[in-house]
Amino acid sequence: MERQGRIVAINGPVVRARGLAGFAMREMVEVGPLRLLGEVIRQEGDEAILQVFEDTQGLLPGEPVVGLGEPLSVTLGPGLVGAILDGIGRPLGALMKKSGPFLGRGGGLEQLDEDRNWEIFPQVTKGDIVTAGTLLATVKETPLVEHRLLLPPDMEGEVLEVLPQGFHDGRASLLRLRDGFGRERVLPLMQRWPVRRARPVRQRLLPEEPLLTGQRVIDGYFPIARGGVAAIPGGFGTGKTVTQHQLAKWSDAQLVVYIGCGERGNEMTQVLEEFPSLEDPKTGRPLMERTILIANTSNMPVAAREASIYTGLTIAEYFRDMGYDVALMADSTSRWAEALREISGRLEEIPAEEGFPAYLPSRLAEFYERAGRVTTMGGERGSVTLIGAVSPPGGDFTEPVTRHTKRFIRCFWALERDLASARHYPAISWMNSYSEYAAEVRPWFESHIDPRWGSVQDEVRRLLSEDERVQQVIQLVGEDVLPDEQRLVALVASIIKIGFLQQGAFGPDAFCPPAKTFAIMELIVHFYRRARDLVAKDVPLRLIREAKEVEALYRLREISVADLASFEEIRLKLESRLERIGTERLAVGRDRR
Ligand SMILES: Nc1ncnc2c1ncn2[C@@H]1O[C@H](COP(=O)(O)OP(=O)(O)OP(=O)(O)O)[C@@H](O)[C@H]1O
Repeated sequence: MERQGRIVAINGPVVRARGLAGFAMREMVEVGPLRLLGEVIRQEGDEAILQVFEDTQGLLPGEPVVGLGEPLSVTLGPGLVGAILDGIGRPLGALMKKSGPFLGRGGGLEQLDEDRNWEIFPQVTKGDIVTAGTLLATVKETPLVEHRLLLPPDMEGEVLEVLPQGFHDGRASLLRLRDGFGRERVLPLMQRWPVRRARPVRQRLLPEEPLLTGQRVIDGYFPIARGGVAAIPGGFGTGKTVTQHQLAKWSDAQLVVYIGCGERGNEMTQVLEEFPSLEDPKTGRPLMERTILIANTSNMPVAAREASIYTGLTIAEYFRDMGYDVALMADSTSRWAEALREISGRLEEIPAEEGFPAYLPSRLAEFYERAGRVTTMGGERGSVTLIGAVSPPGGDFTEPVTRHTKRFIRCFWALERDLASARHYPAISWMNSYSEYAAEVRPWFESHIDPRWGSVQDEVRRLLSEDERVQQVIQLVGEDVLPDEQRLVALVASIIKIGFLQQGAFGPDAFCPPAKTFAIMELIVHFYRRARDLVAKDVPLRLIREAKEVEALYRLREISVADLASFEEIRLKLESRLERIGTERLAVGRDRR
């Protein structure tokens, strides 16, 4: 029998209904004659409060509310990769086909195109014993992604029948099995999973491997681990979106889930236009063949925005379980927190800081906790790396969302207004950012890129922090009164900032492999050490600074990736120039004596 209640009151996305005593907390419902989707978020006896994921305009008291018998869930299966979904996992393409460019409302929950045929390659046969995570079949979903159909976490048993090799549509049943209690169970090709429940894993692993991003300031200075958690906070227009796009394009994750969460429509349009035209740098294929976009712009309903984060996470975990490294970008978590605030306000909850609900920190924690590098139920290695943009109003990093986010992330790439204004991009502050993964991933870089990785990086860090002190003195008394050793620090720091940390997102320098990142760092540090020796022997810094070989250090990043050998050439020229400066100067010194 259909379980049905009636609407009593409507307040924006929040609806009060009666006759819902038998409904479960967080159960999905269809509201009104248009069958708008919603979920139960509070229960008070026979009455319940619902949040509706679609525009509630025109809804009337007395209209029906029907229970769907499951919590908010997303359909998982072939067809996800390359899709553009709304906040609750419905493909926008299909919605547009149904209602035109001005998306209509309602119509219940239709996720993934069930009419599409997929070529299925079964990996088990009749009589096999299968457990959670067992690989059942594969589908070549896109040229870049093999979709692995696994047994869900709550099933096990003996295979009675499996879909034969060949083309099948999304309504097919993949498998029939007999479980431990002798019951027959049927597994559909398309599975469903409640978005607010983390998918189980066998074991969590330490974050020892870096997620290479091709961005020097990240890989070389504030690295992130596979399965790590990072935040990109920054005021208006400081480059959060561009940085997220860079990571989506260039990081060496096999799959990217990009959640445009509450951003302006035109920014999302840019993503929707740009991503399908981008090429995957490794394969030359369209980047969309390994990307899933979730679009929930600022003019879409707030409840769907709140849900979009979980929809994205669940999809990311699903692909992680197949043994993939997945990177999830959320732009921006502040807009998500604002959705929480709006719904909480309509529920008349007692607000905490700046109107945000008291549970803001726990919701942020729940989100970031779902990241990690794991052994999956099927025994594979996979990871979900979470990178959330934060847009603090006025660029104030002490506001609640930034402050609480800092408690749960381990990598903080702070975008600074002054740097962005000076067109120093990416505007990631080298003083206010940090990465707690630097020590954990160092052994990886030392064994895969260069054994000197850590020591060179330490020297760069030391130089930049010493430069901070030198700059304070320069501001007070000017550069002229400083001893040459300190002016050398300022010179090398400026080479590091311009030649190493700056990296344009548009152009040939957009991607920098770690070998080049190291080569640049190392050559600058090498120069510093040689120049320091000369300065210690009273060679004036002026002579060193004016050398064109030193000027060339500012432009190391222009060297093409294919031409890394020319770093050696530059080193030799620099060496011989410094050698000459040294010997000439010492000779002058002797003559004077
Ligand atoms: N790495 C980069 N290379 C070149 N230009 C950049 C880079 N990062 C940012 N920019 C420039 O800064 C502008 C603003 O960046 P972006 O839109 O990412 O800011 P935002 O912080 O996301 O802004 P909003 O607060 O509006 O969402 C870009 O249009 C671009 O011109």
